[in-house]
Amino acid sequence: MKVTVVGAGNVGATCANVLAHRDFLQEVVLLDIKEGTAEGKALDSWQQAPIDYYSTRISGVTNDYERTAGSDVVVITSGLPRKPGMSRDDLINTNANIVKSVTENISQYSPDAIIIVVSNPLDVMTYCAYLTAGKDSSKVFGMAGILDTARYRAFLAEEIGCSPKDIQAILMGGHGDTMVPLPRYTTVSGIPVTELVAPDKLEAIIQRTKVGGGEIVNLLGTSAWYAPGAAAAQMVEAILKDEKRIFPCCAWLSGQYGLKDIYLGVPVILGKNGIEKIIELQLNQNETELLKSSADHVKEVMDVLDNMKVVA
Ligand SMILES: NC(=O)C1=CN([C@@H]2O[C@H](COP(=O)(O)OP(=O)(O)OC[C@H]3O[C@@H](n4cnc5c(N)ncnc54)[C@H](O)[C@@H]3O)[C@@H](O)[C@H]2O)C=CC1
Ligand SMILES: O=C([O-])CC(=O)C(=O)O
Repeated sequence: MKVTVVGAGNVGATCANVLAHRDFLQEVVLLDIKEGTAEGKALDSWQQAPIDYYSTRISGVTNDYERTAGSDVVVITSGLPRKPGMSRDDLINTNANIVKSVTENISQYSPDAIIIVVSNPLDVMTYCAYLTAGKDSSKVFGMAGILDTARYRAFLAEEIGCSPKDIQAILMGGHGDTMVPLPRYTTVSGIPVTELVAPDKLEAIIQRTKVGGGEIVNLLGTSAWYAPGAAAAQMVEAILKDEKRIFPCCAWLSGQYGLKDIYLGVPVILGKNGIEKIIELQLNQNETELLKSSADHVKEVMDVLDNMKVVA
């Protein structure tokens, strides 16, 4: 099994390194446009193998797509991250062109690969890759929900004073401030979260989750990478081990939740065929309205991409 990670920056290098540590792949190829970056980080990761005991061969290349040929999964992390004061949507002009050209290249050498998009603005860059790749939407989807849910779970674990392992949660909508955490679908080892966390505390955690990416951008001057890289690696593992895991992912909707022709975060089953099923929860009126307004926002930015005519 072979995986290519495009973009050897903070998120891409982390994703490749986490994948190597999981030790179930034969090969991970890291590719970047910047001379030496992918080669250097891959070499460093490979030299970690004897210490951390993994056999996955990790190598790096500068824009040499031939070396990515025959990949089963490609993770696209190439593109600019935001800086303090920016929204993810502000990245659309630069990143759309990058995601388009990368998707063309990987499609040429790995026509059957499943594509996981990470670049921001996430929902719209996933749409960009989908339009460019011209393959079934079950094979082109985005990573955001695992990260956003992980932030929510981490904050809840801190509040409750329990292990983050014991928090199960789902979160929907676009990867931005309009995302929709769902306390009704949040449990702590089976216990409804509302029995353990006071309403005002829960509301504060939901608000902090929605701006969780921005909190890190303000601290670091660039965006997060450890949790995002690990989240993308978790998706790769679920696919290539055919685990049938249920995760929130950015998926193409064709009528589910009353929404159509849009990429949005929803719970899905991930297995060897990519998105094998979109799970439709019975949302109440308030949740439905929040999801609709998140979808409206994503649709506006998708329209911006359409009007840019990046993808013919
Ligand atoms: N979906 C999500 O939840 C998350 C998304 N992101 C997004 O992921 C992207 C990457 O973030 P970082 O790794 O922190 O940025 P970074 O700046 O550390 O790395 C980006 C890398 O992409 C490379 N690159 C640029 N154009 C390229 C091209 N045409 N082909 C190949 N490589 C190219 C750059 O040389 C650089 O090494 C950003 O757009 C960021 O907003 C970041 C965190 C979470
Ligand atoms: O906040 C950003 O720009 C990067 C990102 O998507 C996240 O960390 O959630």
